[in-house]
Order: sequence, then C-alpha cells, then structure tokens
Amino acid sequence: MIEVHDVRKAFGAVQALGGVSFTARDGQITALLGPNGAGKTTLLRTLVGLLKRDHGSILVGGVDPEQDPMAVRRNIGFLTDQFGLYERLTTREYLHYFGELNDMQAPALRTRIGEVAELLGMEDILDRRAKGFSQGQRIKVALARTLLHRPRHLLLDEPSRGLDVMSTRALRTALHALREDGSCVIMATHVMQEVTHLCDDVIVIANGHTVAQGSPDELCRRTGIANLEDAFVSLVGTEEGIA
Ligand SMILES: Nc1ncnc2c1ncn2[C@@H]1O[C@H](COP(=O)(O)OP(=O)(O)OP(=O)(O)O)[C@@H](O)[C@H]1O
Repeated sequence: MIEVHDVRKAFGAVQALGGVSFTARDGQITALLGPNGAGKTTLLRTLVGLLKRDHGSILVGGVDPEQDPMAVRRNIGFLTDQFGLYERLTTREYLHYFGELNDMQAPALRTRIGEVAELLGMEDILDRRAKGFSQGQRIKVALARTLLHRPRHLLLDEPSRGLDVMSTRALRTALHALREDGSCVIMATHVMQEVTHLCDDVIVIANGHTVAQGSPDELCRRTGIANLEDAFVSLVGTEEGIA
C-alpha cells in the first residue's frame, strides 16, 4: 500500500505539488490522471525517494522513502520516461546486470528473465543488443527490468507510450497478473481507454493538487457525467492532456 498525505514540492518558484493526498491499495491498479504539467512525474519521483519532498508524509509498504530509501527501493519498481538502456548489451545481459544489482542469485535470475520475457512477449529480443531497438522494444526492456525483482509496488510513468496493439495487450496481461499477485500498481497515463479497461481506482491531480479519487464509475457518478473522459475534463476544468 502507498499512503500519501499533503505532499508538496517546489522547484524554485514553480509549485509542482501543492498538496497531494491519496491511498493506493494492494491488489489494485491505480491510475494517476492529470493534464500536462499537473505534477504526475514529480509525484512518482518523490514516492521513490529520487526527489525530497518539502512537506507532508509518504509511506510505501509502511516505510518512508526518506527514512529508509534502500528498503523502499527493494520493494518498488519504477518505470520512468528515461529508459537508460545500454546499447552494447543484449537484453539478457542487461537484465542479468540489474538482477545482480538487486541481489538476485544466478539460477533464480535466469528463470525470472525467462518469465518476464514471456510475460511481455519479448523473447525475440532477448539476445539482441539494444542498439537500434524501436521505442516499443526499449520500453519492454525497461519494463522487464522494473518487474524483474518482483517488487510489491510498481510505479509506471506512461507505460504504454510507443507500444503497438500486441505489446499493449501484453502489458495489460502483465498488469492483470501483477494485480492478481497482490501488487500495488500506480500508473500515470493520458489514455482514458486504458484507465477504463484496466484501472480499479483513479487519482486525478491538477496544478499539483489531488482533485478526486475513486473508481472510474464513482468519478462518473460524482460528476453526473457518463463518460470518463468528460468526467475528467469536468474535474480538472481543462481539455489539456487527453489522449
Ligand atoms: N526539475 C525541475 N525543475 C523545474 N521545474 C520542474 C522540474 N520538474 C518538473 N518541473 C515543473 O513541475 C511541474 C510538474 O511537472 P511534472 O513533470 O511533474 O508534470 P506531469 O504531470 O508529469 O506532466 P506531463 O503529463 O506533461 O508529463 C511542471 O510545471 C514542470 O515544468
């Protein structure tokens, strides 16, 4: 579970987060919805402990990332918009390297690499070097790295961007499996269809503030609007950032 209370973060004069509060539960996929510049990436980076908050509290599985960053990192997988692949390594070598960094032992690591490759439908690129990989192939490798150490908490920053239909379906299947396993998944996205089909809960943020939290149905009911995209526009008061 991830519990966030009144988190604020400024970059100089820019108040990126002005008061964000929510709870993301285990066994659920929680969407993080907000217009461009709303503070989604800043929030995710703060949850992992890559950014220091100015105010408020954060607990990831009961642990404050600022108090015990290593404990939180062992328990969290973060897919950022910077994939950080090593062009000269094959996917298998790359995953092996990150598995070892996470203290995974060789036999278990080999098996796990096979599992994530199957889960994400990426067996064809396991023994290719990353140089020349397409956007979709890059995101799959980054996602495989994120899932490798079976983190209890997963933070995904727009995971489906650049993925083709088959890869999007593979991602959806992977996320369903993680939910079944009891993982706590937070996914920032602009794709309303993805939210409707995949997410149990939605956090809406605008201008660095939480403006609503609830299931897609609850948000529609609360706004009196049948369609989630229109309900979102009504909640944030702008049409910016919708795909
Ligand atoms: N390192 C930084 N220095 C200065 N301002 C920053 C920095 N990082 C983020 N910001 C600002 O904080 C605000 C929130 O940005 P953030 O990237 O968190 O938004 P977002 O919701 O992820 O947007 P998008 O949907 O466009 O990716 C923006 O005004 C952004 O310009």
